[in-house]
Amino acid sequence: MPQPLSQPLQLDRIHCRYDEHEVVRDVSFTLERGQIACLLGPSGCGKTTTLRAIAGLEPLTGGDIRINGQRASSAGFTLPPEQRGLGMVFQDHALFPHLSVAENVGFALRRVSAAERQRRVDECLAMVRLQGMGGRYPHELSGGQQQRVALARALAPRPPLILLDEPFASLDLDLRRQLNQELRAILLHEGTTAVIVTHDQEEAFAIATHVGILRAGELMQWDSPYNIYHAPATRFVAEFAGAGAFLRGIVDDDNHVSTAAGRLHSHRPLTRPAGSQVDVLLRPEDVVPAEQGALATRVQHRVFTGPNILYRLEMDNGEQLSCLTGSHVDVDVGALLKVDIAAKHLVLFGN
Ligand SMILES: Nc1ncnc2c1ncn2[C@@H]1O[C@H](COP(=O)(O)OP(=O)(O)OP(=O)(O)O)[C@@H](O)[C@H]1O
Repeated sequence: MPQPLSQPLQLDRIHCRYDEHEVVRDVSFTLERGQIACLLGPSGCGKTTTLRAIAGLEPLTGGDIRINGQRASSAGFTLPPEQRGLGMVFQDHALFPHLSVAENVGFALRRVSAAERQRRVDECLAMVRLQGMGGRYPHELSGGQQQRVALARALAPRPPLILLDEPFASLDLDLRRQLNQELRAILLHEGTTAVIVTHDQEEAFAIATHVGILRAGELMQWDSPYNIYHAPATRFVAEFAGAGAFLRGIVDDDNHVSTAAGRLHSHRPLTRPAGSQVDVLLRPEDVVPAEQGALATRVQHRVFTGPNILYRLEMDNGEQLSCLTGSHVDVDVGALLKVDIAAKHLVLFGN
């Protein structure tokens, strides 16, 4: 049955293998129009293979992929990439060197009139802030400008779905962050649905409406960036999605857990029975330095990042906490630091 057009992409229990190795297992997710997904996970977990399967570059051994409601891949069937109508920006997706910037951007617009093509090329170049550069050739551009042209080229035909594989990975951090923010703004403005592969958790959180965390070919969690960080479904997701520490505890009642850092309160009711032994996830911003803080800790390690300092703290019983402060709270390794625990809701795992 055709799916509604509001779902540009639907993966239903897809599997991919290279020879004997199944590298994507039972992965399902759906994107509505305008949603931006980031696939995130450790090296070799199957991010690029999943993206290539969506592009039609890898066959499926099970499940199916629908694009705009039409079957695009299933076991034994792969609609060729050029018939999927997708935009793609891959790290190694070079521009055509012998074509000007404008010709590159207009490449997929051969079927429209010259006037309309010119209008859309100008519009796309403005979108990626390369107005007036249409006459240049790729070798006359910086790496960041070349990737902007690749993005403009992919967006020019207004594809329903665009796939990006670490599009700015070769650029330095500042430029990458800036381009990622521009990318998000452009995708939201154009209403383009996107799937982006990245290694970088901060990058994923900053761009995505939805994040998929993969581990060894399996999708561990598909959720908003907020929930991936604050309501991780598994310990793996909790650890992969950001810094933090786990404290041993015992559930007291629906809203309290006793730990060596005190009796912690959760605004959201806890789902485990009283008496359960648990590990409580505390993110670095849940641990707040205070002169009259209830908990005395000792600084074990500190990382200065400019605006912030990330501390690793040790409690009297040897358990550790992470603590993120503004860089004005500047304490040496070995010094005492008093803190309060300010977690609003508690995330618990069985231990
Ligand atoms: N062409 C291939 N032939 C055989 N095995 C492959 C091939 N391409 C990838 N693999 C293997 O499939 C698994 C998934 O690879 P994939 O490139 O999808 O991972 P990834 O999550 O994108 O990794 P990275 O973040 O390092 O790019 C890895 O174990 C990889 O070694």
